[in-house]
Amino acid sequence: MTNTANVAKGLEGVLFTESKLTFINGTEGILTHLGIPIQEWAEHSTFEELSLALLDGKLPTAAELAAFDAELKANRAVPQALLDVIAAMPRGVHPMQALRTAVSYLGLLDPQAEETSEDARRAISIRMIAQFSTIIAAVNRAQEGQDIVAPRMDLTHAGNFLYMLTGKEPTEEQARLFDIALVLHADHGMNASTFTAIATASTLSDMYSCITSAVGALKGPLHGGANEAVMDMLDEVGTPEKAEAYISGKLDRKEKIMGVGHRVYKYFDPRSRVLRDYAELVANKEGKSTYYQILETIEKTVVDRIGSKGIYPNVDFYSGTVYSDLGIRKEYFTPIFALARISGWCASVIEYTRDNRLLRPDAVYTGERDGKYVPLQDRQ
Ligand SMILES: CC(=O)SCCNC(=O)CCNC(=O)[C@H](O)C(C)(C)COP(=O)(O)OP(=O)(O)OC[C@H]1O[C@@H](n2cnc3c(N)ncnc32)[C@H](O)[C@@H]1OP(=O)(O)O
Ligand SMILES: O=C([O-])CC(=O)C(=O)O
Repeated sequence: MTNTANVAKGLEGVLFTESKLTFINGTEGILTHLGIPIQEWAEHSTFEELSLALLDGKLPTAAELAAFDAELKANRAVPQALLDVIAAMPRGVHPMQALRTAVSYLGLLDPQAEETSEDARRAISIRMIAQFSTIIAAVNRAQEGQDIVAPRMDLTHAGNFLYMLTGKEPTEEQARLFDIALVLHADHGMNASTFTAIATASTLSDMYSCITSAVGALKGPLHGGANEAVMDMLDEVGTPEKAEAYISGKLDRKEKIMGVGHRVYKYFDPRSRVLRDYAELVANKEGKSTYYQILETIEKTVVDRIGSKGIYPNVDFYSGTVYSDLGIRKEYFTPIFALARISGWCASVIEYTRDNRLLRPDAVYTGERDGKYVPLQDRQ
């Protein structure tokens, strides 16, 4: 007889490390980085500042931030050999597959790749934070059969990404809106992809291996891939009038609704509130998009029907409509999540490896105990 009563399925509630970076209170919908509420980061800060704050575990001085910004800019360009690989990727691949391959390849080109001291991990982190943007934009351009756009040094991280992605300089308002989205996604405690990065790091593996595995974990539709899946759902619903019946039908059939529910939040994810406010701002200026109207109805139907179970919109619910308003295709929504989360992954790996211990959980064995090896020719 085996006892599975003590199995923490999905590692729910398991505390495996200490961290000073991010705090989440899932019942009240509170998220802070370094003790500062996410709403304040979104309103006052930038992706560059939050990235440095996460790496250093403190708010930077103006001089530190200026130096970090200059370092990011100096590292924006990626080696031509990587651009050649991106250009040679088969057409029609998912950009998350392309990103995973590109990060891994970038490691082949970095002479420091195998170094695992804290200084080396930090230097590689800064390069990756800078270069994710260039890689993702280059993948988009190459996949669209367009020329790859070189980075500009006079634009912010967010503004430069939109410029490299589209070939057009964004307005200040667009760049700032995108910057806020990056801030909202930069870190989130021990989520599946950060945990994956840390699990890889715990073997004392290198930064490129950690981040390559994290990209793979983020890709799935139960995690970062949900933002694209939400857009698929909106396309399937089609019109706002059909939304309520569509969701009710799914819930009756016990199917999951994408962009709602969360392992930790049992109330509104605060990031989804900030994103909804921005989506509403755009809607008030330019008229409500069909996507936004469908989301409003889905949110109401979900909260009415399963809110009592703790199912509310998560960060992936409204992000896609914000990106879509910026003219970004849905396949790039999850890569954009990675573009932001790279900071959280790197900061978490650095924090964990300061006091490293190999991550190695266990399983309750429920298989055969007295197995006999039967020769191949004697098996039925
Ligand atoms: C950035 C991020 O990663 S945020 C999360 C992004 N993922 C999604 O949006 C995908 C949709 N959501 C989900 O699949 C889940 O809510 C997860 C994976 C995020 C969390 O899952 P878990 O913590 O394992 O919750 P679990 O799957 O055990 O669900 C608990 C209950 O809520 C229900 N539930 C959870 N999520 C949903 C959902 N999206 N739609 C409908 N019901 C749901 C489950 O059916 C289950 O009901 P039951 O107790 O009656 O069987
Ligand atoms: O924390 C999680 O499990 C998922 C999430 O919201 C994130 O990674 O941003």
